[in-house]
Amino acid sequence: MDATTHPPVPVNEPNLTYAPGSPERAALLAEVHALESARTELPACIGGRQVEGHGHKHPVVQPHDRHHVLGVFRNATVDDASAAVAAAQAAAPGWRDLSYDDRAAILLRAADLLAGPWRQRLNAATMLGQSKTAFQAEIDAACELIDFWRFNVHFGRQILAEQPIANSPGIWNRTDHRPLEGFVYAITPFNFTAIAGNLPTAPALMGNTVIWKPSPTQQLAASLTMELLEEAGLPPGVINMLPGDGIDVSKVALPHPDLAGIHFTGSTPTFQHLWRTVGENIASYRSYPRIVGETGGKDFVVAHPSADPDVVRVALLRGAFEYQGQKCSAASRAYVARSVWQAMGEQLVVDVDELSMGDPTDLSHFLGAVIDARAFARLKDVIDRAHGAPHLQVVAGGTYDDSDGWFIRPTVVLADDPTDEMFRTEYFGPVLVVHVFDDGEFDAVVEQLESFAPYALTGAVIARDRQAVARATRELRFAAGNFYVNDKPTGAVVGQQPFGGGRASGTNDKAGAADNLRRWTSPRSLKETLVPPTDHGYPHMRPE
Ligand SMILES: NC(=O)c1ccc[n+]([C@@H]2O[C@H](COP(=O)([O-])OP(=O)(O)OC[C@H]3O[C@@H](n4cnc5c(N)ncnc54)[C@H](O)[C@@H]3O)[C@@H](O)[C@H]2O)c1
Ligand SMILES: N[C@@H](CCC=O)C(=O)O
Repeated sequence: MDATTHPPVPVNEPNLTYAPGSPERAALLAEVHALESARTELPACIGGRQVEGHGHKHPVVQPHDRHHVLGVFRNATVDDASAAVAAAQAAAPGWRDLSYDDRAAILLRAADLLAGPWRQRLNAATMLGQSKTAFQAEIDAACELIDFWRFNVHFGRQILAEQPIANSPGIWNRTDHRPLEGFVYAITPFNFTAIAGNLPTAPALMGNTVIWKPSPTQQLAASLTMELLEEAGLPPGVINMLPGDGIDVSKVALPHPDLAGIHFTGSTPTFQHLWRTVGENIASYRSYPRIVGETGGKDFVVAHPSADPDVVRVALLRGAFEYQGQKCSAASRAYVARSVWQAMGEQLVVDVDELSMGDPTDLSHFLGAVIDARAFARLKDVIDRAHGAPHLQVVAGGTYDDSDGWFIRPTVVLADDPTDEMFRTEYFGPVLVVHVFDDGEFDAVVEQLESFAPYALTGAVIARDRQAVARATRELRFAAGNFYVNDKPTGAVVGQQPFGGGRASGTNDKAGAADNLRRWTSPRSLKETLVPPTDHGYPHMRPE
């Protein structure tokens, strides 16, 4: 209940450009060379100790150079998970008793370390391990994670400052924003180093201790993030990191009586599995676990006849193909008015086919490889089906090659039928399906796309006609948790466009916002009576 101080006002971390000749470019490439030539051990971190773990060994490779091993971890076992839960339980009293400011100072220091000496190390790890270009790594591993840590400190403090607005005479009311009773289980995806860093630290800031299970394919950057947090002063046992597939960790964590919450980002099926398992164990918990999950999307762009064709073209190029379409927010279905398509479709196809793809540490490329063999196989099947289906027309890309890395050419598919499965299934890769509609059909198209896919994560309308913008904004109100006007549907910025979606896309608890941090607190109402009554009677009982 300490909310009297004023931490620094957060400001979004500016993106560095990595232009030729810039000092950041030289520093980044030096880190890339250092990391790619070191074969790193990636241990678990339990109770502040580096633990090799007991499970089978698993290599972390470069997706664009799949035979190049960056590091090795051991899959966490049931014993590792039990030790991590015990460490989290042991650290909990000391951590929750530390003042909010003391906890916040650790994250502010982590943010400053990342903005300074750690920046290029984490960017380089994200480029090598997750196949991000310099710009995509910078907006993720550096800027977004710095923003999460700085803005969360601000939002957490706002929550502590929320106090009752009324006190009857002689009464003092207060709210004690307690952490949850038990540990939080944070499970993170491969695609954003920032999300991986945010999911364990947000509950920790609010006084909880955490078991963190990163994605196997993001383990290099995850291990460095853990190291950075320790350098910032995170005490042992507050966050316990367990590498691997999470199967054994879940065997221990999910039915545990002290499971107080799950902080998840990843696919919809994984989230539904976690939720179902909690449901099956519901009678065994000390408290009802908080379940927070941000999951998949089938994100749309709808272009009205009044749209600027160049705006549509660039929004699709960037929105669909940056980071190989592996953003949950990526445009994967587009609905374009015929007159607009006639003005920009041909150029879009030329531009897509010219996008340069390769090893992202060669900074001339626009995109790298998809994350692993599983993603490659899934996307290959999607492209093969599109080639074989008479009602689909592959107009750009449509090829793949995994001889060196898992490369999928950015692909555009035209579909007359907007009820094809391509408009509702998340493929999570550089595949965009486009439906071209007659200019007079805008309203009908908006109505059809509103609920054709089960997701509701991001979407965009592109139009110069204000009536069309207003109509789409109103009619698509529940179709996206992040809605963009005359922009691509990716690239939400912490503190500016709080991120998350509804329907099958998650619980919409908005990462990097007060909404999210509130889920990691359990408020206690305190009433103090200053001069308590000493007589049980009421005035109406007195004799007349
Ligand atoms: N909405 C968002 O904010 C957001 C952000 C990023 C990614 N995503 C979504 O994430 C997905 C891509 O990420 P992914 O491929 O890493 O997702 P995924 O569901 O395959 O994996 C996510 C995490 O869950 C772990 N996991 C899987 N089964 C588990 C189990 N039984 N117990 C414990 N952990 C388990 C994985 O190892 C990984 O760490 C896409 O669907 C994308 O849309 C959503
Ligand atoms: N917040 C990111 C997407 C995160 C999911 O992968 C964006 O807005 O593009």
